[in-house]
Amino acid sequence: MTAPVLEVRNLTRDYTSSGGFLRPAKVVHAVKGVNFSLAKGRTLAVVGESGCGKSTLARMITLIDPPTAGEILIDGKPVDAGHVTHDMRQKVQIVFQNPYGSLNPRQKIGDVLAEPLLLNTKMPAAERRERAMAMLLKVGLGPEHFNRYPHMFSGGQRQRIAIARALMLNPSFLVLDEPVSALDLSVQAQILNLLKDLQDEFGLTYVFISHDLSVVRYIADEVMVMYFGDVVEHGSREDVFGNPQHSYTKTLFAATPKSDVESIRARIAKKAALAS
Ligand SMILES: Nc1ncnc2c1ncn2[C@@H]1O[C@H](COP(=O)(O)OP(=O)(O)OP(=O)(O)O)[C@@H](O)[C@H]1O
Repeated sequence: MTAPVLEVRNLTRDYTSSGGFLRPAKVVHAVKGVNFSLAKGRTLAVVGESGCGKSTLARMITLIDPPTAGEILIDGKPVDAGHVTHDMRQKVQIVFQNPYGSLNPRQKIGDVLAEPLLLNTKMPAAERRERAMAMLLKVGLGPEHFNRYPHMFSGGQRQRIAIARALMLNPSFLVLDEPVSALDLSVQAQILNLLKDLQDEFGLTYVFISHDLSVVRYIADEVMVMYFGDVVEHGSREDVFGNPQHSYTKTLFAATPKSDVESIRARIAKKAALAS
């Protein structure tokens, strides 16, 4: 049996604020003993209100922040949090809500895409260029975009560039941290559609962090609901949406009226169909 692409065991992260005069140090239990495993080609959505620990979880599984306790296994191999190897780091990529901040304004998009290959492989320049161009086309941009600068693109196009760059080194999985939250609904649909197409073509594995239930319902295979650092529910999309068990999940869903979810979902699906 193949190992899950990503497995976390008892993953925990505490933050300690330094105290002050008459103010004791305070510990925030941001993520409390989370367990899950994710098979290749699947999408796990992590949902919950602001402050529930989604970003902290994302930072741990992208190996940006070490856990306070617990274990992360990528492709069946345990990560040594105190000594994350270069190879291990390459296996995980993250796409943020607003990719503009991470794009060098003076770097042409072709170079943005080729850079991971330049930094991490001994590939000749001509091949790097060829791969960058191929990826540009895969994410729905054209050859004419290769020599343009980041400011010349729309928000949706920049998100395509961020996805393309994240895929240049064939990562084991992608963490998508609110990747469509800053986009218009029609553009959201195009990006979600693109993510689905890339997943089908390359067997990609996604951890999709979102507070938007309509988006989650559209993209996820599995849904994990977090509440104050705990996972209170984890199951298939059908089970979690169709028959939520935990009172918090029910409250969360009730806060977004079903008719809204359905109508937003229908609009996303329609736009996605038009965009394809
Ligand atoms: N660097 C930090 N130092 C101290 N506390 C932190 C730090 N980062 C996060 N926290 C706390 O940990 C808890 C979880 O925060 P986190 O950002 O992971 O939640 P979130 O669900 O991603 O929220 P949001 O959607 O608003 O980003 C919160 O109580 C937050 O205040």
